[in-house]
Amino acid sequence: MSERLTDPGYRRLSPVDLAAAAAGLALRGATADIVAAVRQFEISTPWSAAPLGRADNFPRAVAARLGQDPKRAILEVTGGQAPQRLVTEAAGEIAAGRADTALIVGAEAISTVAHWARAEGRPDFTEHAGGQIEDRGYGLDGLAPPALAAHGLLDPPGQYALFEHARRARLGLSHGDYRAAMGALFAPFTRVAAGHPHAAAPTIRTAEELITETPSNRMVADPYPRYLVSRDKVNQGAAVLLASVETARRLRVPPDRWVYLHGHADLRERDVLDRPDLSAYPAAVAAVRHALDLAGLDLGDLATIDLYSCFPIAVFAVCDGLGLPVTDPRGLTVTGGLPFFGGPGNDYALHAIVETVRRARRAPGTFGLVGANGGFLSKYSVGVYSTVPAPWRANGSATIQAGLDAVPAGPRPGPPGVETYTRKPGQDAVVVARGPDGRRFVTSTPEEGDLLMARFRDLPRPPAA
Ligand SMILES: CC(=O)SCCNC(=O)CCNC(=O)[C@H](O)C(C)(C)COP(=O)(O)OP(=O)(O)OC[C@H]1O[C@@H](n2cnc3c(N)ncnc32)[C@H](O)[C@@H]1OP(=O)(O)O
Repeated sequence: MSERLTDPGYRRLSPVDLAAAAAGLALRGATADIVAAVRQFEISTPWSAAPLGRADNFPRAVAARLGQDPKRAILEVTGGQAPQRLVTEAAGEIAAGRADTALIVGAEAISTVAHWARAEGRPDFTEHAGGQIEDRGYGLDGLAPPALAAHGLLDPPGQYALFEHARRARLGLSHGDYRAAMGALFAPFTRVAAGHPHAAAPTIRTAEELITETPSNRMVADPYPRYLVSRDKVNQGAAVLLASVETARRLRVPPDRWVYLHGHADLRERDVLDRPDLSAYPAAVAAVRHALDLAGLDLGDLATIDLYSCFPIAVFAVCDGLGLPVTDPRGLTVTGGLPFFGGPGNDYALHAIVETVRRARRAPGTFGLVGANGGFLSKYSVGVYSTVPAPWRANGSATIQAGLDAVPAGPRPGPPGVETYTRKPGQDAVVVARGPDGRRFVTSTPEEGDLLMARFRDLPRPPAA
């Protein structure tokens, strides 16, 4: 479900409206034992605000619209991994016989809220549903490093920009060549978005257009102009219904609509400043590998792939680790990705799952993979979907996580110098550097990008702390 401000018949739908509309289509009269919801951005941090008001119990508010009173209502922690994590958890609950059906829902109306926040005659989205809720909290532990906070760099564009320049340094690319690579990665995404009925920005753009600064493609955080950044001004909702085979049969869901979860994994990366390599995402790579192993597949067996794409590095880092060419002819998105389809808060991957399921139904017997990223390349959840029947198999994420956590924290040993940096317009650059003692530190400098670049190549000493 989606609506744009410019749509004829625009209705100012709230997140509950959007989620309920999507959930109604998924349920088609079925009853959900569990309703598990993805958290809206407006309740994702202690400092978030909901200027139009909000539901006090989002999953139950959605259920109530559909005349349902589920046994369990869940509100998941913050993060873009949430949709896939919830699908995997719910599938396990059903396999264990603790539920017959589970509905996963999510929606954002960030565009509508931003538009009406200070306008006359604004709608009131306050809603009292009450009742039981398993609110899992923000789940933000480790996501706000004080050293970055001290330099005002807690926002996603700023932190992802650091990862991007770290990758540029690793590859030894000039600013221009790296920008060109980001444009080349995302230009095909714009073509997919242009063909998706729910895309927020369905405009085909060339690589050159994506990276050329213009008034509408203004610099957000070097190296990102706006077109390379997740687009949060969207109104989008999605829902996924899970059921056991017996229940699907009882509900008379036609068997050609049954799609099974073949592989899955949920892994977590170290806190940002403890990572050996700021350009890499080993937890995501391990999650994709493990989900494929569980499904008994190789990358080459997949018909569709959707890698979370809030910023280019989220795709690059997974492709780098897997050895998957970014030019893979299957494409790396089924929706158009977060800057073009839209980045509805924590909810994007639910849309990717819906589209993957649709494509699996259209091509029975094929397999599709969804990779869902949360935080600052912090949490990755993967699902592999197909119409081919598969038994439930628990994953081995805990064992793999222990292996990832055993890698020593902190930067790889190396000479002192700049590891990465970013700069927001009109501000000093924020620099992450390795000191003479091998420790990582964060500092700010008014120096220009070219001078910082020189530090990548010739690193006489770190900038003054
Ligand atoms: C794990 C993760 O997912 S991390 C990612 C988390 N997500 C984020 O951090 C979101 C990052 N993105 C953003 O913060 C914002 O998109 C920004 C800052 C990059 C740009 O936002 P803005 O400054 O509002 O951009 P701008 O005003 O240019 O508007 C962008 C587009 O939205 C439209 N728009 C702006 N305001 C509104 C509004 N209230 N309602 C509807 N559309 C709007 C504009 O018309 C423009 O559309 P166009 O592309 O067709 O020209």
